[in-house]
Amino acid sequence: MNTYTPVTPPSAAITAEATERLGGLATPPGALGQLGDLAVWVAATQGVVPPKPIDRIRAVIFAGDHGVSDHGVSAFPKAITPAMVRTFLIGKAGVSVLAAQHGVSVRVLDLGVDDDLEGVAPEVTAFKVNRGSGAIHLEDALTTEETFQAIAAGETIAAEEIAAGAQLLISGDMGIGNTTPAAALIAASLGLPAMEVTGRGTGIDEAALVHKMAVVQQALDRAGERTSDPIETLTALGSADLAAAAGFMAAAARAGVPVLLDGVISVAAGVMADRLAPGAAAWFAAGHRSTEPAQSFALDKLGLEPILDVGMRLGEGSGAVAAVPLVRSAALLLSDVALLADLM
Ligand SMILES: O=C(O)c1ccc[n+]([C@@H]2O[C@H](COP(=O)([O-])O)[C@@H](O)[C@H]2O)c1
Ligand SMILES: Cc1cc2nc[nH]c2cc1C
Repeated sequence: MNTYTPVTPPSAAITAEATERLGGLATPPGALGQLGDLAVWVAATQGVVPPKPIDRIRAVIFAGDHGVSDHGVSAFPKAITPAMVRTFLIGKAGVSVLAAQHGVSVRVLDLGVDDDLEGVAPEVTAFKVNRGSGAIHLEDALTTEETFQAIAAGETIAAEEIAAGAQLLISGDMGIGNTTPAAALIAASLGLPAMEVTGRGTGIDEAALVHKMAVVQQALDRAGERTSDPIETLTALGSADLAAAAGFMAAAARAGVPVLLDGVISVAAGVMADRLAPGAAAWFAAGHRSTEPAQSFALDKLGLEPILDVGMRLGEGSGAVAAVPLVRSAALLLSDVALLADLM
């Protein structure tokens, strides 16, 4: 596996050409704001100016359970995880509604749900690694073998989605308790204390938040120096679903396929992908700003400005899918707006 091998960035020549075209559009310079930057990024990832319309967008939801959810860190019980997987399958979750509206395909995969979902839809469990990852403040989330297995699963899933024609990928998540490992992965990778990164997840109260901060800090202290290595970080503090999402994004970047990030779980996986495949973040854009503080710290670290900032904290890939119309608009503006020089 070629983890740690640097990723080839999107073409600098195309970036320059797209930037020049943007500057020549029949708009005042800078008038498209962030949509202009997004348009240049789309063109660069496609390797063509003007960019093509983005027709085929595919979202993958990485589902899994987390031992830490039995330790007072979430407002909900872990039985919600398989219940929501079933809801994705019938197209009735928040992300399902947005994805149907915007023509995005959604695939849900059980990497580590503590339930027998095989009977529901065998394709959902094809990449299953475990039935819940370890309670990270007390034990490792995974064995090293499971970490490699989950990353390889993510790489295979990315290859399948790309073979199916994906022009843009979205990494979503489902798993009660998963904002705890996400915060821990970001804190460990950025060198931040639990107090700064930990958020309220599904909506815990002040007392539970103080407890959750202690749990995240205990996990960071337990992992110690091991967090200098990304595989060790995922083994100690991650989960099957987070490791798979990281492998998925690293593989997308290596294949030159852009990824639209979602909330704190998706962005934590993005941070790990950028450690496994240095430079991968150049292939990422941020769909939205989550209310979780860890996500904002991580976006800053990756150099990404979120497209939307509307207070969402649903996960599932929903914030990324909600940003899809603006990504499409950005590409269309750069391709279809007249050039000022042609008007005079
Ligand atoms: O995407 C986010 O930033 C986000 C923020 C808070 C909660 N979530 C979702 O809520 C679940 C995790 O919250 P929690 O409180 O159980 O850790 C999980 O299923 C996530 O998809 C997601
Ligand atoms: C109902 C519900 C839906 C979710 N979707 C993602 N995380 C979730 C958590 C809960 C509790």
